Amino acid sequence: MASSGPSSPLKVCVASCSLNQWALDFDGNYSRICNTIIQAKEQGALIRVGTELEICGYGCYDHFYEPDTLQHCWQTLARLLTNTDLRGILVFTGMPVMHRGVLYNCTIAFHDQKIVFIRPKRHLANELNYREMRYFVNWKRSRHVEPFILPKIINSVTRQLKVPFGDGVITTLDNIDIGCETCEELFVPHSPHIDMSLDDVSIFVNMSASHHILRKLNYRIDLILHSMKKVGGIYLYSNQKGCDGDRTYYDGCPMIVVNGKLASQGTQFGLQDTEVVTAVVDINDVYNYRSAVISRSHQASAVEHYPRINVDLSLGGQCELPLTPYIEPRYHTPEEEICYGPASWLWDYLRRSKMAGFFLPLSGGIDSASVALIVSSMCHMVVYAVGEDNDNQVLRDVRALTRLPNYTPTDPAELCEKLLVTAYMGTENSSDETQQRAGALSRDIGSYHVNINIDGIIKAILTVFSLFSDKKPQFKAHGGSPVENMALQNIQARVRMVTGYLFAQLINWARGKSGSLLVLSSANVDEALVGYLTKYDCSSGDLNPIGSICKRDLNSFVAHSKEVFGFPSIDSFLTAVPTAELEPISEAYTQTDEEDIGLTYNELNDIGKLRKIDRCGPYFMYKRLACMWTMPPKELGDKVKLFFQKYAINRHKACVITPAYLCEQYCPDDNRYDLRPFLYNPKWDVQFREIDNSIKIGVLAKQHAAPSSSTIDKFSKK
Ligand SMILES: Nc1ncnc2c1ncn2[C@@H]1O[C@H](COP(=O)(O)OP(=O)(O)OC[C@H]2O[C@@H]([n+]3cccc(C(=O)O)c3)[C@H](O)[C@@H]2O)[C@@H](O)[C@H]1O
Ligand SMILES: Nc1ncnc2c1ncn2[C@@H]1O[C@H](COP(=O)(O)OP(=O)(O)OP(=O)(O)O)[C@@H](O)[C@H]1O
Ligand SMILES: NC(=O)CC[C@H](N)C(=O)O
Repeated sequence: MASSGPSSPLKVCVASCSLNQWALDFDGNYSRICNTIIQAKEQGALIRVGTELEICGYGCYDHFYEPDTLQHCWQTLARLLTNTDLRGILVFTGMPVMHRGVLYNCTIAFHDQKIVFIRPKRHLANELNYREMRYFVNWKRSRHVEPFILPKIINSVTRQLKVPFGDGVITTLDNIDIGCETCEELFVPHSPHIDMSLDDVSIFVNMSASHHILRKLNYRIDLILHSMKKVGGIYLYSNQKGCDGDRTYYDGCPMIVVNGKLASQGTQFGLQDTEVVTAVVDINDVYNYRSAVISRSHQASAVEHYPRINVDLSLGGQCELPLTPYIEPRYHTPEEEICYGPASWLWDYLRRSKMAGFFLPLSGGIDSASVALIVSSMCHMVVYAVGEDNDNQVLRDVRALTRLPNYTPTDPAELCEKLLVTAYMGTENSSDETQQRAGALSRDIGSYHVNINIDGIIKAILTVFSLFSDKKPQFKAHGGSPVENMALQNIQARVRMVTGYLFAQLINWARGKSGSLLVLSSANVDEALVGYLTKYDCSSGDLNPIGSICKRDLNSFVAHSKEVFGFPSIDSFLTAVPTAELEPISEAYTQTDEEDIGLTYNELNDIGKLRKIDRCGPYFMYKRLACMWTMPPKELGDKVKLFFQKYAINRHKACVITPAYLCEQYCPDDNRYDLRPFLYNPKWDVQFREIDNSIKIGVLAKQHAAPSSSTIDKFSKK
């Protein structure tokens, strides 16, 4: 805004969006972009902000190297520029652009079938699941704009030979300045909006691809509100939505913020492909807000200016709509996030994979119960989307998946029966309690449930072994050695996996239906970290919705589900002790997870966070835990050592871990987020020696610090 002083309201309607883009789905991405632009126009908006790299989809990964990707992006952009329905609004879209042989992650602004400006991202995202520096270079020339020679395909559509490219801002006919930043640039300490705000930019657009992590939305909203509170301005935040063909779920929630107050907020989860939020804002509010802070004006008077790029558009003075009132931000609790995030991800994955539903081995324990509840939540969301939201796309998808062209889902349990098969696979070591719990839960949620006894298969495999050896392995309880005991457990666990895949492929055929099922697995993050699972057993599947969620959060989620869904069987899961049921149960012995591991799930949760988020190796883990846990130093040292030994021995399991929904920063998935060696020396000689030294020093210091009996006597006498 070229601010010359206070004046009457300068109203404008602006729009930000979420789009369920899919890597390389150029046609689908194109139509979702068009939908949002048209929706924004219908709501009276003059600016529409899309999501990061929305033309090709954010998650193209190594496809960004391919010339095909760039070519199809230009072709799609050309389609957008030729579409006359998209005239009359300033559109911000995103795609990779090669400039002078270097690839940039760019925001492209177009208006009335002409490209206005291309702005390369200046600060790239490169941590956890983000790898932008692998493909893109960040634009390094601050406040520098240069000509970009357009490819022929655009040239022939827009009749433009070149357009401005670089670090500039757009100025409208009525002197309102618009600046861009892209996703990560909001998160860095020196965000571009800070300098732009001092140079009189009043509207900021942020095109994002930001994925769901439990409790992250609170941080994102805080960041936007506080940033705009500090600098003043109108912030249009757009974010991708959906699974994008990967393990992450981009959690939408587009927002419009004015001077630190929220004017509009979209939904974080849900099944709709596009969402547009609009707000009518007063640009003069920004001027008034800023000019009230004289120290800011002093800084602004010294600032170096950004190059301005003109757009043939006036923003102010045409809007008849009332100003949008401010609202309070809405957040989900972590339990709700587990209920809706993985469910939305599963739906996206299922409809895109075109499989006929899910198969879940249901053990009667809390982990597989959580997965069953997440699928049930998905069914509730589908029924809601079809019934309440009249979402035709969801209806088309559900009809295609169920292979029932006239079906309209109205009952989540009935839908669950069509999309989810659960199976209890018992052995002689299984208990009635777990079998009954599994059955009761399946009845509550409505899944098609089967009870399978796998003892015969296990016996047959052991018979094959006995053909080569006259030795017969025994459980520990029957006098067997540790290796026999473990082998007998692992064979049960592995047979479940093979049986599960057989049923996933054939059960619909047996029921007179068509299509095969995706196999869901349900190992939680704590088990994965310490390797407390049999490699290639039922913890392996096609997808794991809870693979980055800890036991503690899963317990709260299951308790929360009881309130939301009211399933009576849930109580019995909450009080059950986690057990693998792979060893014979006797009066004297019942196998439990925590005893097997030697660490409690709560302890594993602390350890997991320290290892990954706080980047602790054994010694620093010990030092940090000494401040967190109250236990004797020796016991603490032993726990840390036990964890690192198990972790080192079992790390190879993280390389083949089932693709899991990523919603925790401490996820140990070796494939994408937690890149580590998988052949360790589990003795950790130097590291453990350092812990031992620390224990010794701690004990000595305690001895020195502890008052001697004579000192105590002296004081007590006083
Ligand atoms: N460095 C290395 N690199 C690559 N692969 C390596 C390896 N070291 C062993 N291996 C392979 O891994 C195998 C050992 O792993 P694995 O077969 O899984 O067997 P293992 O880890 O020895 O035993 C399974 C563990 O999971 C526990 N469990 C089982 C079932 C259910 C549950 C539960 O969650 O309730 C827990 C069980 O109590 C035990 O602690 C070796 O036989 C070898 O094939
Ligand atoms: N009796 C069973 N019937 C069906 N599936 C089973 C059975 N036992 C185990 N599984 C499957 O194998 C997975 C791993 O088994 P494990 O004994 O490690 O369970 P867990 O990780 O403790 O999970 P849960 O809390 O669901 O029992 C389970 O999550 C479940 O999907
Ligand atoms: N695409 C991005 O730049 C995302 C980065 C950012 N740290 C986020 O998680 O939201």
